[in-house]
Amino acid sequence: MEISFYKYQGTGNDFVMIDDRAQKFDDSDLKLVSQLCDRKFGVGADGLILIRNHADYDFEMIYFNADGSQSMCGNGARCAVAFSAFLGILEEKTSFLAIDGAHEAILKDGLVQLLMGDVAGIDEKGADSFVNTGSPHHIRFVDDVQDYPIFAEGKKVRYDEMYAPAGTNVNFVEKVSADEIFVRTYERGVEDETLSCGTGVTAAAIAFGKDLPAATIKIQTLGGQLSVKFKASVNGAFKEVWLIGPAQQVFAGKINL
Ligand SMILES: N[C@@H](CCC[C@H](N)C(=O)O)C(=O)O
Repeated sequence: MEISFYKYQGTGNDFVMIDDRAQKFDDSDLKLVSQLCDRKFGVGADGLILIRNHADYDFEMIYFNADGSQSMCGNGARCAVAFSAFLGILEEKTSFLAIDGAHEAILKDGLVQLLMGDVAGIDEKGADSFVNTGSPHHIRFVDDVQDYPIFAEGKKVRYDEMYAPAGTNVNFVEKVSADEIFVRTYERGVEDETLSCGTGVTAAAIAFGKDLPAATIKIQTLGGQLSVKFKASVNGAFKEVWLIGPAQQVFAGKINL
């Protein structure tokens, strides 16, 4: 069997993209997902995304982490929007379905603006905090994020019993200025630091700007620049949360199985 695929990246978070509108990909074959994401034995990626038809939306995004587990992926969703535009499914605006519900997106000036789900609130975890942005995110503010032991500390929190059994993603955040942060993320399902995490930077921006009347936060990641906009919280909850950044096609190929 031969499968055509495309490789996309959004600020260095990279994905195998498959146009599965004909629904030929066996989405229960998690071994195949992790083999395709393997950087030595497969294409290599942080995750794999299937684009499928949906009766009520422009498309449905089925997202898998590199290990075959599933959750919401912000950077993956931005790449899925760019890929769906490339496939001719949409032009400038879209609404699509993901594992956490419906999303809207706008393609403008080479950037994908993605409307995230509403965020219920921020939970205090000692000196740290926890925010669910469609995927679970532990947030820790640190002084020198460039030199912080992301892998070791991230793994410790990811497997901490307070998050068992599902685990969490872990974000380390440094304040750069009044409206800018630097974020590095240990991702569950990849089990390593990725160059950027969309749901992670969204969670970090909310934790950083939670007391502002309305915020646009600039975010530096190892893979590039993102921004997050949101309205002031009402009763601790955040609505109209937008994740904005680039999404690019890197190459196309065929997989022989
Ligand atoms: N890279 C993603 C997050 C993917 C899901 C995460 N690893 C999890 O399992 O919760 C993003 O850009 O949001």
